Amino acid sequence: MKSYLAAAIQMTSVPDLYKNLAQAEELIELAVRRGAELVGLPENFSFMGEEKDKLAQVESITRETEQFLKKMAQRFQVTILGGSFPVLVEGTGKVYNTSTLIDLSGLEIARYQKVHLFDVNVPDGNTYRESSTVVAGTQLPSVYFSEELGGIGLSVCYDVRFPELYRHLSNKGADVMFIPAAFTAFTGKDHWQVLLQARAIENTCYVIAPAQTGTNYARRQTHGHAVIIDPWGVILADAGEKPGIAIAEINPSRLEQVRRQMPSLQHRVFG
Ligand SMILES: O=C(O)CNC(=O)[C@H](CS)NC(=O)CCC(=O)C(=O)O
Repeated sequence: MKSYLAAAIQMTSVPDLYKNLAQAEELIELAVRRGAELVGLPENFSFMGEEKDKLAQVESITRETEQFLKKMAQRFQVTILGGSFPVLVEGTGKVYNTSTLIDLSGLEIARYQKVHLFDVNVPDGNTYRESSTVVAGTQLPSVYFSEELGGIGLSVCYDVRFPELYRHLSNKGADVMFIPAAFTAFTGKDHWQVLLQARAIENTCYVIAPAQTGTNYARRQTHGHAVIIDPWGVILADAGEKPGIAIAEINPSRLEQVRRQMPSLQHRVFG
């Protein structure tokens, strides 16, 4: 593993596929121009909208998003996480909330289907029933090992509240954990940063958390603050509240140093 720059993209995705892909392209280009070799896009980066609108267009969303990710990776010679996008599950009328990692040659090297679905009545009066259109994945995410970028683990948004998933990733050798999100503004203000820092600290791993921000559609407000966090829990970069990028160095000697200073992974008793 070498030292390199990673970027977490922050955007306001709306109910318009091509508009979102254009916004994503601009931000990927910005990240690459600043030297990023690993770039992450947020949850549902290619389409945020009413569930019925998403389902009505799902086949074109999936096709165009997969093509787009391959094209970007090849054109900019960068490894890209397609934070998440919907993929139809045959015979159910529902989708998997899917995250994919694409390498420089445009090849898909990892795929994860979101396991924990956000079925929550948020105290601000908004109700989320992700399971009404999404089928829960049943497989723990795998870790992809890159000679240059290290062990990369996948997850999505609400997963961040389930530390056992990240313990699994760290048991499998993850150095860097992706947590792309569309966190609600209401839960985000109190929970987002704390949860992300906890996952980084307890697993002594880098966390890359691309995010949705602002008003996506109707009453859907997302929290923003795409961040990159180091294995000590320090926030290295924060994209704030506007569309943009958080960019920071992923450094194997820092990783080693923190794991030496705080060897908690070696003191695990219950797994
Ligand atoms: O709605 C869309 O279009 C995109 N998908 C999402 O926003 C997903 C599922 S509804 N959001 C979350 O998981 C938020 C979790 C969260 O906010 C928390 O854990 O507090």
